[in-house]
Formats: sequence, structure tokens, C-alpha cells
Amino acid sequence: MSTLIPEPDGLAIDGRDPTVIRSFLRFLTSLFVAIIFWLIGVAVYRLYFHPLARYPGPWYMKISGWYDFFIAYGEHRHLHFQYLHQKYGPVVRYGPNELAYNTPSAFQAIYGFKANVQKGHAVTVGVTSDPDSRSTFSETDKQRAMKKRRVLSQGFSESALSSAESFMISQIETLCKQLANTSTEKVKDLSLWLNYLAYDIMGEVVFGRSFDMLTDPSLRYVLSLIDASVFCTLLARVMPLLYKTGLIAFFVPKVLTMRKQFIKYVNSTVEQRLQQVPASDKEDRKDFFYYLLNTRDSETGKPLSRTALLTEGLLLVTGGSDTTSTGMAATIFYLLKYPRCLERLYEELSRTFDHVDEIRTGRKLKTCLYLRACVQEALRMAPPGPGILPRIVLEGGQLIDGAVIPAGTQVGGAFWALAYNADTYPEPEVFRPERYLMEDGRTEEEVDKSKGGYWAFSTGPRKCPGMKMAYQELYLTVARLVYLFEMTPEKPEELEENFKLLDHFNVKKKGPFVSFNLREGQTV
Ligand code: HEM
Repeated sequence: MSTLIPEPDGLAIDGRDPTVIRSFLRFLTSLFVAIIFWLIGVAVYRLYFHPLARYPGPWYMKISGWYDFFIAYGEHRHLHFQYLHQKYGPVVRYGPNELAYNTPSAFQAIYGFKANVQKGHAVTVGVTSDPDSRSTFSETDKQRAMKKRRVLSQGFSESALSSAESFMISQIETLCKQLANTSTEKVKDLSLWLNYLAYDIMGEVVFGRSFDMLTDPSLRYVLSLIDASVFCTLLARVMPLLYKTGLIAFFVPKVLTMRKQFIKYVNSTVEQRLQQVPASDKEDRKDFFYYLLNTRDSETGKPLSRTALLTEGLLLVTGGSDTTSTGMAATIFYLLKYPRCLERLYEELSRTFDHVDEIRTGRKLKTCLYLRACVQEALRMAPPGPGILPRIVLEGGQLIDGAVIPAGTQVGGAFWALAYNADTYPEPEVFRPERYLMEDGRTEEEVDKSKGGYWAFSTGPRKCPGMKMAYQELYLTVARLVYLFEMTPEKPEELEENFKLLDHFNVKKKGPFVSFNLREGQTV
């Protein structure tokens, strides 16, 4: 009946009681004002009363994580950290509860064996409550992480690496044949071709069979799925709430779908591997799955679950392919940009080896100090993981660069900023492999400073277990390419700048664009 009885002001709207509407509007206004006051209160607290209030950083990053999210979304978060450190110094508050560092001493304090920290919960985005859905990488619990690392360590042992070498070399030989072949394309985007190589090698190492990307284009689409998947994970880690609420789909709808496609793809690869004859019975060959399938839990005696197999398979493929190919592409890029270095490396290789087939892991390769220095310098200038690896400080706090950081703070070394810290690396934008060599009057102290100033593979208990394998792949590939080919840069303008990376957690990269001609007397 309220529609028929006029209100005191004579208005009855659409049959609704105007006093109710007014009360509702008043409530909304009060709620809005309360939210504004609450936000201002939070901002004031974070700026002036928070335990990290005294640390420098832009005010808009101290009060919320959104700016960092949009920087990450713009794919240049690594450069932004470098900018922040140049502006604010060695420690920067880049979020309400987050500190970034760019000094070697802070890096040791955060990642070293004595650090009172653990991986942050951000690494667990995308995992379910099932502990098996946490890979070695995303396991935050220290004990469980060590147990998982022990299982993987079998696949990284000296004997596993040496038995993997012939498969690695056979893939590198295929790459060389493809590069020499001009019938499909004369100019090669080396980032792409090295991705195919790294992926095919990971196929061999993890599942016991190559993915044949070097020779068959049909599976190459998976590379963009991996990239999208890893990028999605980075964004979700920067803003976990977006992932948990599903809102991330509004920002990266395609990426989320691609991530799902990729997981589906790896799932089917794991399935195929499970159907295979055990690798060891076939040809005395032990891939990672051989070890994963033969592992038994020390307490329960049970084998790894299907979920655990999938998560580790996913990790090894994503963690081991793009990273290594970035190191390889960057090394060749800088050798082309600095012909003096390329010449010196070729001279070292041709002095050491009489034939390309001799380029194998062993005593001779170990003596190639310039090769090692080139790879190390390229990994510094193009870190395959250029962002930040966050850790949460545990009860009792953590001493970093003279200050005790309270429990619960998220701390991390900004890898790119650390690698470009001019205090450690004078003229950091210049490719200078000699930094790591005792020559031209360089003292042992100076060389040690360069060697101990940046860790592409991190350090401490969660350091990359794949480091030796990555170096093996890097040395063999770079040495063989330089030994066999005259490489002509086909887009000289790209060499005017440094090698460009997009920070997707791993990196997205392009080039160098090169044509390959066999050196005189060489064949593939
Ligand atoms: C140039 C190549 C590579 C670089 C620069 C690199 C770098 C890294 C870094 C910095 C971490 C530490 C992550 C963290 O602390 O959160 C890491 C972890 C890891 N990497 Fe690598 N990696 C490379 C190649 C590989 C390869 C070839 C594999 C395996 C085949 C691999 C497997 C792993 C695994 C399993 C972890 C997780 C370890 C843990 O969380 O305890 N990586 N890698």
C-alpha cells in the first residue's frame, strides 16, 4: 500500500519507500566515507608507523602493491628495480611489507645457509592444499624442500650428467645442421633456435626423449605456452589476491588459458612417459623420470603420486629450458657485439681442439678459461631470472647489511640490479669477460670481487640444483657454435644496444638475428 500513500514530500518512486532509499543512500555514503578513512589510516600507518617506515622507497609503493603489479605487467620489473636502487640506494622498500637489496652482502644474508628465512607463500600460488602439488621450487617448508631436492639430486649427479652428455651433444649437432641449412630461412632468430635446442635437451634429460622442436615445427607452439604460464605465475606472485579471487583473468585472459593448455600438455607428456618401457631396461639410460619413478618415501615407503610427478615434470621443463637458452643467446649476442671477444674465444678454442668432436666435457674444456669467462659475463648481463626471489623473515628476525629485519618481512635480492651494481662491476653495461681473469695487472682480490658479486644460480640451500647441467649445456653449445661457424649479424642495429629481456620471471627474448656459414674446413 505504500505506493498509494504520498510521502511527506509528495514523492513515491517506482513503488519504493523514499525513506528506505534515503537511508540506504546515507548508509552507502557512510560506508564510502568509512572506507576512505580506513584507506587513509592504512596509508598513514604504512608510511609513518609501520616497522619498515624508515626504509627509503617511493611513497606510492610503500602503501600498496598495485604499482609493483602494473610494473610487472609492463614486463620491465627488473629495470624498475635497477632504477629504484639507483635512486634510493642499496635497500628499497618496494611494497608495504617488502624490501629489495642490491649488495652482495645482503644477497648472502638472505639466501645463504645461515639465513633465518624461508620461501614466501607467494611461490605457492596455483598449488592446491595437496602437498604433492608443491614442486621442489614451490615448497616453502624447509624440511620437505630438502627431501624433494634429494630426490632430484640423483638426476643431477656426476654420473647422470655424464650419461646425458651424448644426448645433449646429439641435439647440439642437430642445431648446427639446422643453422647451416639455409633452405628454410637464411637469417635465424637465435633466441628461437636456442629455445628449441634447450627444450629438446630437457625432453631428453627429463622424459628420455627429445621433443624434436629443432626438426619438427609442430610442437613449437608450446614455447609460447611456457612463457605465458611463467608470466602468469609472476603476476600472481606479485598480487596473490588477484589469483585467489580469479580476477587475474581480467588482466591476462589469454595467458591464463595458455597456462592451462601448457599444464595439459605436460600432463600428456608425463602420461606417455609412464607408458614407456623403463629407460634403464631399454638402453642403460636414466632420465629424471627414472629416478622419480623409483623413489620411495623414507617414512611411508610409497612411490611419488601422479600429482607429484606432474609438478616436478612441469618444474624441470620450465626451470631448465628458457633459463639456459637465455644464457646461450646472450653469450652469442655479446660475442657478436664485441668482435674482439669473439676473436679471442675462437683463438682459444682452435688452439685447444683439433676437431669439433673433441669439444666434450673434460680436461680440455676445463682449460678454456676465456669461454667460461664469456658465459659468466653474459649470465651477469642477461640474468635468466632477472627479478627478485622473495623470502619471508622468520621469528627472531634477520640481520641484513647491519640492520635487523623484523619477522614477517618479505626480503629479496634484485638479481638484475645486483648484476648491474657499479660498485661491484665498474661500467656494468659493458661486456668484459676479463673481469674474471687474472691478467693485465688485475689482482686476485679484484677477480674474486667479480666472481663473488653476483650469483645467476642463487646460493645457499635453495640454490639452483641444475647449475652444473646448465653450464655443461652452455659451454658445449657456445664452444661448438663459435668453433664451427662464421656468424654474421643480420640486424646490426640490434647490437647498438644491449641484449633486451622482458621480465616474465624467466625471460622473453628475441635475437640476435644471424646468418651462419661454416668456417673453412668445417662440416656438420
Ligand atoms: C642458466 C640456467 C639456469 C639458471 C640461471 C637458473 C637459476 C635458478 C635460480 C636463481 C634458482 C633459485 C630459485 C629460488 O631461490 O627461488 C633456481 C632454482 C631451481 N632450478 Fe635453476 N637455473 C638454471 C637452469 C636450471 C636447469 C637446467 C634445471 C634443471 C634441469 C634447473 C632446475 C632448478 C630447480 C629444480 C630449482 C628449484 C630449487 C629449489 O627451490 O630448491 N635450473 N634456478
